[in-house]
Amino acid sequence: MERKFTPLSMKPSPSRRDTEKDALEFEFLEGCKKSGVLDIDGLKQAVDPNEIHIIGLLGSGSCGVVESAMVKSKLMAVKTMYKNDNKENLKRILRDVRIMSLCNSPFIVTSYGYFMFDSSVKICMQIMSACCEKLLRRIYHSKLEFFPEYVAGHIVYSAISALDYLKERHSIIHRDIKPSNILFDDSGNIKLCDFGISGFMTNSMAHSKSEGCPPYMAPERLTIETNSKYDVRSDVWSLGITIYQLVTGIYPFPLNDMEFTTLTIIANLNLPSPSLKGETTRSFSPLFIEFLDFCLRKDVRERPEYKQLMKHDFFLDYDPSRGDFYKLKTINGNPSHVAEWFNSVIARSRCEDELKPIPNTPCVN
Ligand SMILES: Nc1ncnc2c1ncn2[C@@H]1O[C@H](COP(=O)(O)OP(=O)(O)OP(=O)(O)O)[C@@H](O)[C@H]1O
Repeated sequence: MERKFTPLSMKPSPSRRDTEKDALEFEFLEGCKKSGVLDIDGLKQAVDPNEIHIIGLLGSGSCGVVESAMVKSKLMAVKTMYKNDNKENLKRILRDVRIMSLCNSPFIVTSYGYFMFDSSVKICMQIMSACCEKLLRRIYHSKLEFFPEYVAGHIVYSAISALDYLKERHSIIHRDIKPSNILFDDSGNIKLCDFGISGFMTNSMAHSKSEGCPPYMAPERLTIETNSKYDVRSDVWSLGITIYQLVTGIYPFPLNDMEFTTLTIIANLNLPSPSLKGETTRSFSPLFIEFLDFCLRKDVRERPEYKQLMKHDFFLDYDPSRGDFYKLKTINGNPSHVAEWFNSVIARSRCEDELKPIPNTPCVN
């Protein structure tokens, strides 16, 4: 008896292929074509991996380690991420590489290029001096005063400028704003890093529910149904929580062993938002208090987008094109230059202190 012909597409496949994983593997192979070509100070050059001379550890995260290194006589930060069989791991690595390569903003860490190997990827980037998380720990353990308002103002200006750039130029939402992803350099520049869980938006909306650091996630991201959408205002909330923590030294929600309880308190719209209004230990300007209250509106429909925040007088006060506030203004007779503040904290606090945790603060790395 003749066997019935089955077209190829109808034949059962020996093992069902994961098309998304195939696409990621393809993207990885495509990315390999530009592996090892670094753009250092405007000069594109092929670099051998043996020319990466590691100096020391700068930090580590869930995805890998960041080390200082000398490459072709240039000091840089090299982030090594290890590849495994997990699809989410590969997605995260490729997103970080792709977004860092796309970005060109003074408020985002510059990428010089990357290396792709079978089991790891290295991103070479501009080296910064410390992240806000490390500064917080040093300040706490050395009993110094927490971030002054004018430093917070400069962070707000830099972070919102970076986030607005990502949205307007590339339709990207960061999704992981927290103290460890905001970096300082010795000159007082403040830049965002870590795009591993950033997302490309469709019609200014993002989907994926599971990604991000829960203690900094906006209420709408903690409550959404599978497949429902959110927008950049969720990053406005995360920035608000970060700034609150930097200036008070305290994460604003009770943290206990049960993360679930903390997240329920954040997500409950009937419970009040954190506010600097009730802060008794330090005084803040009414403009700053109002700005932070806007960022921390629990109901996303009442929370402003970047363009609205960029019109607020607190934001405008830190716009260098409108008078270079942070360089010129003095507070109590002292120049409020961010670099001076940053360098004085580093000089007055101990490096080992940045390794010790702070009580009641989310441990995010
Ligand atoms: N360009 C840089 N210069 C100096 N230090 C850096 C740089 N990039 C990252 N770091 C340090 O390394 C730490 C970890 O980096 P990063 O957040 O990119 O890693 P990750 O594995 O993606 O982390 P996470 O688990 O927070 O998502 C940062 O918090 C910071 O302290």
